[in-house]
Amino acid sequence: MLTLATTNPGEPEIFASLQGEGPSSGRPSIFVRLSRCNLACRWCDTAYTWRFTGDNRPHRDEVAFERSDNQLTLDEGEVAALILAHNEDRLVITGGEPLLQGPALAKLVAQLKQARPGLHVEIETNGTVAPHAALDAAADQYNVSPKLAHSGNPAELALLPERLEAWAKDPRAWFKFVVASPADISEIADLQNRYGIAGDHLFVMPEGTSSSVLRERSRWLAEEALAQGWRFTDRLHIHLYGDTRGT
Ligand SMILES: Nc1nc2[nH]cc(C(=O)O)c2c(=O)[nH]1
Ligand code: SF4
Ligand SMILES: [Mg+2]
Repeated sequence: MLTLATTNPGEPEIFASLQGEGPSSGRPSIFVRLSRCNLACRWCDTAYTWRFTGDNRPHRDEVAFERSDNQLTLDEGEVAALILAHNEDRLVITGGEPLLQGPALAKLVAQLKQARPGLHVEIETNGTVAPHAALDAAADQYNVSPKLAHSGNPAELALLPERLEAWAKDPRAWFKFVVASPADISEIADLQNRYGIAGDHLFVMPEGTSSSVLRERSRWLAEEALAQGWRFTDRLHIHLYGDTRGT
């Protein structure tokens, strides 16, 4: 069984869109958004996957979501059928933190690859959870987004040395750091040095859920990326669709 996020009560968040972030930016893809997260970022733009009524961990919007309206449990076969109803040859598995549901995802991806052998599977992760072995064997790409101090998560939860070492060695893994202020740059540079992350595999992305904030932060962040030899990614879907579910 898989626990998915919803677009509207009772409707699973499975949709086609352009990948908006990172190395596959601009590619037509099918998205599936899983519910639940092991972290709690203050600026999380998908707090409806974890900040359910009674969860008082700090979030800038101070919103609480009704679990019954925002979570949906389906079996792997049902999810596979909904995904295969779309014709794109790329799948992005996101959340929440999708790797919390590793065994069920392994089943899902096995069914999908059997039905559509060329399907490219990329997984968005906060980088704290080791992928289930069978899922790892089938995954084509990881977009790993370790959370910095400004996320509000303690480093002991968000930056796990053993995990970061493993991702840095995996050629399928691309790092994507969310940046809110120039003060975040030195923290990224320290992580890059400590774990030997190649600049070619290191993206910085402005934090923001509106075009105006992204534009303003992009100006100085692009300069920093150039100075550090890092890659820059915008958030294409925010410019196209705003901060909406199912896009
Ligand atoms: N279009 C689009 N691209 C995305 N890339 C990563 C996303 C995410 O929420 O993880 C995302 C998303 O929500 N929409
Ligand atoms: S790790 Fe991702 S899904 Fe989890 S709280 Fe942070 S931004 Fe949200
Ligand atoms: Mg998103």
